[in-house]
Amino acid sequence: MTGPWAEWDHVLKVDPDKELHDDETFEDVAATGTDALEIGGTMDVTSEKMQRVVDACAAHDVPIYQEPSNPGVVIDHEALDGYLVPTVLNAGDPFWITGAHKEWARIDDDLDWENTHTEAYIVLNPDASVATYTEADCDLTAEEVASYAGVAERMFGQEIVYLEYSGTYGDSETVAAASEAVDDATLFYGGGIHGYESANEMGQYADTVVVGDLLHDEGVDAVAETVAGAKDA
Ligand SMILES: CC(C)=CCC/C(C)=C/CC/C(C)=C/CC/C(C)=C/COP(=O)(O)OP(=O)(O)O
Ligand SMILES: O=P(O)(O)OC[C@@H](O)CO
Ligand SMILES: [Mg+2]
Repeated sequence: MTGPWAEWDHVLKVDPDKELHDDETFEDVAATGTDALEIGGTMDVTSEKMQRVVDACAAHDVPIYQEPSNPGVVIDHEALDGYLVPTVLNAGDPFWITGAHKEWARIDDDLDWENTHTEAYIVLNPDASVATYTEADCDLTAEEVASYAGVAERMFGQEIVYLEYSGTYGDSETVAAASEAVDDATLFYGGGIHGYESANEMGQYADTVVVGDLLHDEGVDAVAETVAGAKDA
């Protein structure tokens, strides 16, 4: 099975705990040309904030996926195309590998399995809140990251492998090594993308470039530059 992400060059991650830049709207967000919106963040996300953002995105013609950081923020919304649920391969606490997922399956008796997909995260910026939250071991060589990526695809059947440098620009040699290690899986790269050049560079190795903070900090014109960079790669 191959999902729609196989066609994505660019994903825009909207943090429900952060405001859009200036007076920008979700119509402006949709007009950036991104291939999909992922709604999620690590800290201070609630189901109410999730609901508000999905409501605001619903009228626009871009696929919308929720990326929950814990089972308590998952919402059911007709505008959602599905759920992209992280599993953190290098988490220090197994709760973030399979434990939260087990709890979700236990408490949700109407889980939408058909539209639920996993993202095999490898968290690589030790200063990001996601690294602290999951107690991730970020002290990995490029070879180890590539090995995790291969294991994700070959042993655990993961369709999305996500190199997560949230908040900082990553090491392109590491991304290149991970890219070599996967065959059919879609490689996501996220972290510190801030313009055409950085999106274009990481887009040479990753299948899909994820942009987050730039939307909230600089706005849609800057994001549109990253869409161009990812698409030209
Ligand atoms: C089983 C369910 C439904 C949920 C658990 C899913 C897991 C394992 C989550 C752990 C990893 C995680 C917190 C992912 C959230 C997505 C993410 C990394 C967002 C970016 O966060 P940051 O940019 O680091 O955080 P802030 O911007 O909020 O500081
Ligand atoms: O916020 P940035 O650094 O762009 O990172 C994007 C995304 O990978 C965060 O989960
Ligand atoms: Mg962030």
